[in-house]
Amino acid sequence: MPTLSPSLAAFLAEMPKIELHVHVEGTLEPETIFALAKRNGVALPYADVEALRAAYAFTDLQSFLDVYYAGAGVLLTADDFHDMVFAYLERAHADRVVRAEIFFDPQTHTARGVAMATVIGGLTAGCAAARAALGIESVLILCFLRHLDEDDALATLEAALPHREKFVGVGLDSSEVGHPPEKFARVFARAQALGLRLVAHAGEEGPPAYVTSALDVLGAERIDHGVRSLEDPVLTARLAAGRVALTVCPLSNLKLRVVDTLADHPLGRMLDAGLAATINSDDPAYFGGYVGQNWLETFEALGLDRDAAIRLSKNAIDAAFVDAAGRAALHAQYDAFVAGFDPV
Ligand SMILES: Nc1ncnc2[nH]cnc12
Ligand SMILES: [Zn+2]
Repeated sequence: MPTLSPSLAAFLAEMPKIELHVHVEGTLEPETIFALAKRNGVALPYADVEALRAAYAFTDLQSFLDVYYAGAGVLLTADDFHDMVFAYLERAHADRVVRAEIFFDPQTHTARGVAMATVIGGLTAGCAAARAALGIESVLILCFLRHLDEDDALATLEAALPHREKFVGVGLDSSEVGHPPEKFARVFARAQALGLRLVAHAGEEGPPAYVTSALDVLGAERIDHGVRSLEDPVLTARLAAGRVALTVCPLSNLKLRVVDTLADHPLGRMLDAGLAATINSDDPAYFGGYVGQNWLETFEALGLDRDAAIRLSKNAIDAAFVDAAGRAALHAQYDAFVAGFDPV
C-alpha cells in the first residue's frame, strides 16, 4: 500500500470537514455501552468489553445490525442521549469536523418504551452543548428502520412532530435487501409535505435499482452509500449530471464486506465518473475509525491526491443542508484553509 506523503497526511488531518453520514447509535464505544448498561441496570448479552469487541467480526450488514441494536439497548434517559452525541461531537471536533448532520433511529428506542421526547430532547441538548463548548455545528436527521413496516414509520413521524424544529430531515436505514424504497413512499411524501429534507440509504448492499427508486419514488436529495450505482451506467450519468451527493463510508464498506480490501473501493472510480461523492464514517465505534481515519486510510489505499481531497470536501459543502449564506461561509473557510496550508 502506498504511504501518504507527510504533506498530504497533514492536509487531510487538518482540513475542515463536514460529516454527512454518521449514525449516533453507531458512535457508542464498547466501554460506553458497558458503562451505560451499569448506570441503567440493563443486562447485555456479552460478558465484558472484550467479548463485545470480539463480536465486531461482521460478515455483512445484518450481522452488524444485530450487534448495533443490542448496543443501543443501553440508552434510556435524556442524559444518555446527550452524553452519546456530545462524545461523538467532541471526537469529531478533534478530527476538524466543523459540521455534522447526524442520523438517529428513534424506533430502536421507542420500541423499548423510551419516549420520543427523551430521545430528541437529549440529542438536541447534547448538540447545543457541543456547539457552545466547541463551536461545532450539528443537525439531526430522523431515520426510519426499513425492516419495519411503513405504518410504524408513519406513526414515528407523527410522534416526532411535536419536536419538528429539532430535526432537519428524514432518512431510511437498516436492512436494505428485500426492503426497497417503494415500501416507504407514503411516509417520505408526508415528510416532504412537512418541509423536511430527504435522504435514504441505497446501493450499499442493495442493487442500483434501489438508488433509482430512492430518487424517483422517495425524492431523496442525497443517497447514503450508493457505492453500487456504478453498476448502472444510466444511473451513474444521471447522478453525475444532477450532482446528487453520495455519502460514501469506506471503512464501513470494508468492515461489512461490501469490498474485500480498501484498494478495491470504488471511491476513485466514482470521482472519475463525475459523481458527487463525499467521505463519512457511518458507525465509527464499530468500523475501526472516525471520519479522519476514513480520509487517511482511503487516500492511502487508493493513492488519491490533494485535488481529490478538495473535490470531496467541496462536494460535502455543496450537499450540506445549509442556506446559501451558510454554504458560502463553509466554502470560504475551506478555501482559506487551502490557501493558508503550509506544507510540512
Ligand atoms: N451502514 C448502515 N446501513 C444501513 N443501516 C444502518 N444503520 C446503521 N448503520 C447502517
Ligand atoms: Zn449508514
